[in-house]
Amino acid sequence: APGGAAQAAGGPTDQDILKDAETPGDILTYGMGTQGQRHSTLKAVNPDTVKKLAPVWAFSFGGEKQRGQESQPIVHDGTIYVTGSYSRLFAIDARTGDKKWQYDARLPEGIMPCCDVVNRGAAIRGDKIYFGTLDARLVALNKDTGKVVWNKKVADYQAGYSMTAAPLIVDGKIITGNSGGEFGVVGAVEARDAESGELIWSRPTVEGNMGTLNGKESTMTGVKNATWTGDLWQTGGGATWLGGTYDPETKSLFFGTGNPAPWNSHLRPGDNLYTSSTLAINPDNGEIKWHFQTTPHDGWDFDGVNEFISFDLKKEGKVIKAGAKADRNGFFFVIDRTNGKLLNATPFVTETSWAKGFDLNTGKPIYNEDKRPPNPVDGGGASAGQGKPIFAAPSFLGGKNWMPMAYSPDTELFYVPANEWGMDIWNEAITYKKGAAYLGAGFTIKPLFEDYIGALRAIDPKTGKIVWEYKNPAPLWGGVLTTAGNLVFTGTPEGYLKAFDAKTGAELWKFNTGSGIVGCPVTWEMDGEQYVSVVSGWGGAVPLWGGEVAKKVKDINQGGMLWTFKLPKT
Ligand SMILES: O=C(O)c1cc(C(=O)O)c2c(n1)C(=O)C(=O)c1cc(C(=O)O)[nH]c1-2
Repeated sequence: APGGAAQAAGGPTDQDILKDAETPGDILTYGMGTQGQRHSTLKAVNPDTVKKLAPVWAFSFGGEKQRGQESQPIVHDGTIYVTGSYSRLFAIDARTGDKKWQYDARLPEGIMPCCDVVNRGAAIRGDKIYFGTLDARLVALNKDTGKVVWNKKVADYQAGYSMTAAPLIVDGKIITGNSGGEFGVVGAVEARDAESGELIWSRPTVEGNMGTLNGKESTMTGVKNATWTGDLWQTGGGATWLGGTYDPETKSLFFGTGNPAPWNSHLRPGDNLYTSSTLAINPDNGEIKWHFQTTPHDGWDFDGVNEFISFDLKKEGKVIKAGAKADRNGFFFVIDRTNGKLLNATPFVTETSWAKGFDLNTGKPIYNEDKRPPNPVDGGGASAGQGKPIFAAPSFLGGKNWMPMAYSPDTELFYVPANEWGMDIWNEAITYKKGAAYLGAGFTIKPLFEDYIGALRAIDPKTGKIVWEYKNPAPLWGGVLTTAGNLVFTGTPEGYLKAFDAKTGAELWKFNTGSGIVGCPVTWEMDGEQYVSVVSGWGGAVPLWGGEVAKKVKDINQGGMLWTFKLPKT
């Protein structure tokens, strides 16, 4: 591996990881391929056969504390590796559902995840399996025994740092994002040697902070004070809490960055680079190649971490190396992934009150300035020190939150799990205090419609048009999978794993898993048969922060099960 760790022993190699999307016998990466398309070439389960899809086994995570299960399973050589709430990792026999081993991180009392005690998945290379923990550590375990190989502190959990994202492995480096944007941390992307865990480079996401390479200062991120005033860059947020994708064709890592801190935008004039953006990063040295800011001077917690999926955009007889992102701010972006130029931005939810659209020449939003939550110094709030509340849509939980969309190169459509909601939001004064919430805002989320909040939407990236949609009563909070068998799978808080016709959106199959699904379904092949797995276990941000929506989902029971399905043998 060029400049990377020693060759992987006794397990997936760097080359296997890069080819993950083409090898349906295993799932080695979060995103089912480093580009993150979540597309499988398998076809045995298809619109003709899916009605017979049936469970073969289910595995319980156990424990007294269940909470949100947002994990995507990793599958290698007859073993499934899946993470659970409270920083747990399970190795399970893929044929029988028997437990091989379990690792429970010993978490300190003071962890501060903002939005439930979730984890989104592990990474595998060689004889090791890796995951990030809620006390901001990165752990490498022997994949066969579950024994700790190394366990590194990434950041200070007492300052509000945590880790919920799945790591990404590229050329012997394990690359991670961080969480903590609601506590005024500084977002970062970091690369470590996958064998030793030693830090190779670090790239802070907030302008003015210094990067490192091989133990020395490398370059500053941006230009100090260009888009931030005073010392605010030291507590500016921009957490990379969803991790990233990697495109081998342009040799770029793509990481989204979260909201600037605090939420009250009047306290931090300027664009606040590089928060609420997508960054293209050189995996060798951590240098930023380009950035695209989806919400400059974010005042709504629109964040910007949403996954950036590389794909070939076939338009007017040309093939453009593009990438797409369905942003929390309600716009679906198509960007030239070689240079960061905006190609198209179209709304994928019914209301985007904050902006009329995007200027394709400048790449900037056209704001509706009266829809920015007002400055509290002008008064007008319910009590002294509060700003005037306004109604804005989408809500801060977004037109889409963390749950990843999927892209099918067969239908050339993206499948986006969207939500229709708005919020009353107002600003307040706030000063930074280590380890305390740093928002300066108050809010109540409200549904926009009586009959549904969630909407799975098939979007044509050539036009931004919605080709079909499926409406769901509760907000959608699980990832999406698509297959060459012309299917789209996703789960619902009501507990169903559902399959849809990828071309028409017709609902073809559903199965109730007993708790809400907020995980990412996967499919793979073993012994000549196609399997589908998904984690079930309600939780995440909606029951904690959902305002009036939380009432609608309060009767959903928690859980923690890995379900596995296949077609019966004929
Ligand atoms: O700024 C951050 O560091 C950060 C981290 C996380 C997280 O790590 O899960 C979430 C958010 N922000 C966030 O804004 C958000 O809406 C959210 C939802 C969820 C979830 O798992 O349901 N996590 C997070």
